Amino acid sequence: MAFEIKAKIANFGGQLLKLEHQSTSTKTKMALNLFLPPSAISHPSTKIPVLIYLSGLTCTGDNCAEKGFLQPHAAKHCIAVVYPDTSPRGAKIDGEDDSWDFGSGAGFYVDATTERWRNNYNMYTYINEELPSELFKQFEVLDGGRVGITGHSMGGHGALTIFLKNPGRYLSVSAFAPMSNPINCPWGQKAFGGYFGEENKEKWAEHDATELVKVWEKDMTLEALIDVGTGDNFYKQGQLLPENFEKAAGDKGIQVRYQEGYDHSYFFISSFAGDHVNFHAKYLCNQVFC
Ligand SMILES: N[C@@H](CCC(=O)N[C@@H](CSC=O)C(=O)NCC(=O)O)C(=O)O
Repeated sequence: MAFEIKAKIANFGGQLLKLEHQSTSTKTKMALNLFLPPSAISHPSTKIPVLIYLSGLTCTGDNCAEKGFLQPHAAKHCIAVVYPDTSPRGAKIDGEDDSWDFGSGAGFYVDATTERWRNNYNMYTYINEELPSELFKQFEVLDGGRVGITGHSMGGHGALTIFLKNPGRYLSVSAFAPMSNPINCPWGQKAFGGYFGEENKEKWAEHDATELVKVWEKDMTLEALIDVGTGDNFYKQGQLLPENFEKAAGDKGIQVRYQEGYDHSYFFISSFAGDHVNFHAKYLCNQVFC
């Protein structure tokens, strides 16, 4: 359904819109942020590309909008940035608020199949279908044909899997410290066991970036920028497993950079935000307009 604009905040010469709408995928109200670069305000009839940023565990659309610092770079390239929430909220499901790594704040960008979660936990359909379709309908300045996707940690898993499952739909993909092989890490095993069932391993593999990259069509380029901090405790604990993804990708064009001493926080994300937005701009921006 249509978005209600709750606030318009001046930001890097453009505006950060705080939006809310009723979702048919999650059957809950969903909040998000949309950054419109200066050109969207001064030239509203010139369409601009869109970068979707998927956040990690415990986040809302606010974390990255407030401290990821993608906006100054997006403003420079005339790119809009969408910051969705990470799960439905207040779905009244027994146990939804019991853990920080499952349920509220941890939708994992999948459509759940288990009885308890499947009515509301449809974040894959929400991010991949409903949200863009509603945004492009209401905000005509957004170019639905030029969309890139990125994310952090659980959101990095979301960005990689959504890109890999929809060849050609997204023009670019990158990730900050992505959970790269969820079927083999504790966070992913807990989430997929809950959302798909312990026995449904085929479904698990359908949402695992390392499994998906193995079957990526060899004749399609797969350029992706991935950054991981060597001081990241979740990396050290084996929650991210970027090496597995890199190995499975072989020579398909993935660029994984190991950043010395960086942790998992938004200090890491903001340090490399410019590189990621510049990377997406190569695929999204038509220099005639920007
Ligand atoms: N509450 C947890 C830490 C949770 C955490 O670090 N979340 C990360 C994403 S982790 C992977 O998806 C995050 O982005 N947090 C928000 C922030 O603003 O930093 C704990 O206590 O360990």
